[in-house]
Amino acid sequence: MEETGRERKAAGPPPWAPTKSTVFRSYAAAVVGDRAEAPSARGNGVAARSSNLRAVRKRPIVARLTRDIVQTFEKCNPEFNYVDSLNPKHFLTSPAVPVHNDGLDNANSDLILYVNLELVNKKSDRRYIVEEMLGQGTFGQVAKCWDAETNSYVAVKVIKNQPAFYQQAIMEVSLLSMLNDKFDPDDQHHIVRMLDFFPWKNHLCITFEMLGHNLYELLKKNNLRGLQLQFVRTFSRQILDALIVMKGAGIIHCDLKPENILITPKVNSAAGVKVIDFGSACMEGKTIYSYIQSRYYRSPEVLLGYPYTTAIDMWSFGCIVAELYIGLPLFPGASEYDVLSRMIEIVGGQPPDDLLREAKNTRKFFKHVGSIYPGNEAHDGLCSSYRVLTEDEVEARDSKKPKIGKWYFPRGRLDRLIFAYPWKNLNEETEKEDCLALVDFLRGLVEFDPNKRWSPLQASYHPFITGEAFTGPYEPFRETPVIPVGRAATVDHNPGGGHWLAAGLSPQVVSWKH
Ligand SMILES: Nc1ncnc2c1ncn2[C@@H]1O[C@H](COP(=O)(O)OP(=O)(O)OP(=O)(O)O)[C@@H](O)[C@H]1O
Repeated sequence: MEETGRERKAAGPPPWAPTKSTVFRSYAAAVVGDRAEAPSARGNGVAARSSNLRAVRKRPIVARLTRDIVQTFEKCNPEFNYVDSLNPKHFLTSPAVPVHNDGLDNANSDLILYVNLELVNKKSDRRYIVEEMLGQGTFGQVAKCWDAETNSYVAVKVIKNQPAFYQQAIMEVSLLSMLNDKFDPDDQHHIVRMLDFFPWKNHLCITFEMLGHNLYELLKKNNLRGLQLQFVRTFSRQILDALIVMKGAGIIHCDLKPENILITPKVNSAAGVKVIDFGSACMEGKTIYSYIQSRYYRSPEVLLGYPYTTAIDMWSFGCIVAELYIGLPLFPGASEYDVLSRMIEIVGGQPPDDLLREAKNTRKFFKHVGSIYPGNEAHDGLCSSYRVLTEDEVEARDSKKPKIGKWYFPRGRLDRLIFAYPWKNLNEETEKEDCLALVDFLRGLVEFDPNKRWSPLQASYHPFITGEAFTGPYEPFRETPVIPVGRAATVDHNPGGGHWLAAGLSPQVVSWKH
């Protein structure tokens, strides 16, 4: 996985130019005066859905106007010979220079995608017609495709043609099928649906339901000013719902970030999100990689090289919730040292000594000083034997300055940040109470000690999520160790019920203590 957070996102799709089929279709669209069918600045409307002019299947008027158009041209001019493959290709992949795989792949082992390319599941003969690029990531490319069988759009992830990526993608397929089929068969828990997977020209292709923009794009649209609290609450509740199911299944997502949470098409005009990208996910207790999570969302235990659990997703989740509210990443460190320094400054305290004692990378960031350092004193009253290295100490050791990024908001603690953030005008008492609840909620998520960090189920009963009045610091019930079970699990006690219980799925056996 690359070192950067945002920086690894793909550039947008290349400019469009009309294909031969586009010209035909747009002509038809112009004739019927249907703007929806005409080419847009970004794409060529319905035209790109088919690679074959003989297969017109959309709106009846357009269908009638263009039906048999090729045959009509052939009748008019016996020399007219329409061949799909002669259409100029409109490449979506960048670079589009053929290098590997008999000229099908570029230098990065990405399949060179172009508009109207067909990706075919040979077993079922199901065809997906490429229309536009949705994203280029670490594992490959995601293209918006027309599913000729169901007459609907889908998102197809075309994995790079390299064994390591193939192996990891197989993991994504297996974990997501387990989550979809066993733990969320009725699609109620905000996890993307996988629809199909198949090999194509030495690339594994995975088909997903088509979703909307990701949360980072949503924040950008809002000029990075953050969302209204009601949306922060709704989205947080839904992501938590997904995390409860994942924890119940024993799955660690390992790359939770705003880019991997997508807006769902509106159902009954309600806003919704789903978690995507299980390409870095693994089973709890079977963790292989130590270099995981995108840097801004990386948990302290991963930074420090300590064994990790599903609690790392809760750290990332805390970072996402804060970002949704303030509009900017909470810990946008330019290096791991910068991220850790920001955590210490914003959250207060530092990782507990027993974690620092056992973690592999402690010496990268801390100096052992004996039991004198105030460390967590302000936080939990305990002194620490470890002090975080100063920038000068890191520079002296590494012979280069650690990379330190800009601060985009006033330096200080989390509560100050949430209350003093310039875009928000907190005038109503209820809003202030909501903010108090939000600060308290975040406190349990960006908790340095993974054993004290709230589980998704514990967090789901916080007043910020339930909407109950916030009366003081939340004390979560004590949770028994997770027993991964499927749909038929039981719950000892349900204090008021929760959205996930209402949905009929309780992936954990819990006991309660108030
Ligand atoms: N089901 C979907 N519907 C719509 N867009 C999608 C869908 N799945 C993925 N995308 C888009 O493609 C982008 C990349 O997808 P994904 O994160 O699964 O790929 P990746 O190669 O693992 O990327 P990364 O390296 O950023 O983790 C997403 O941020 C999103 O914008």
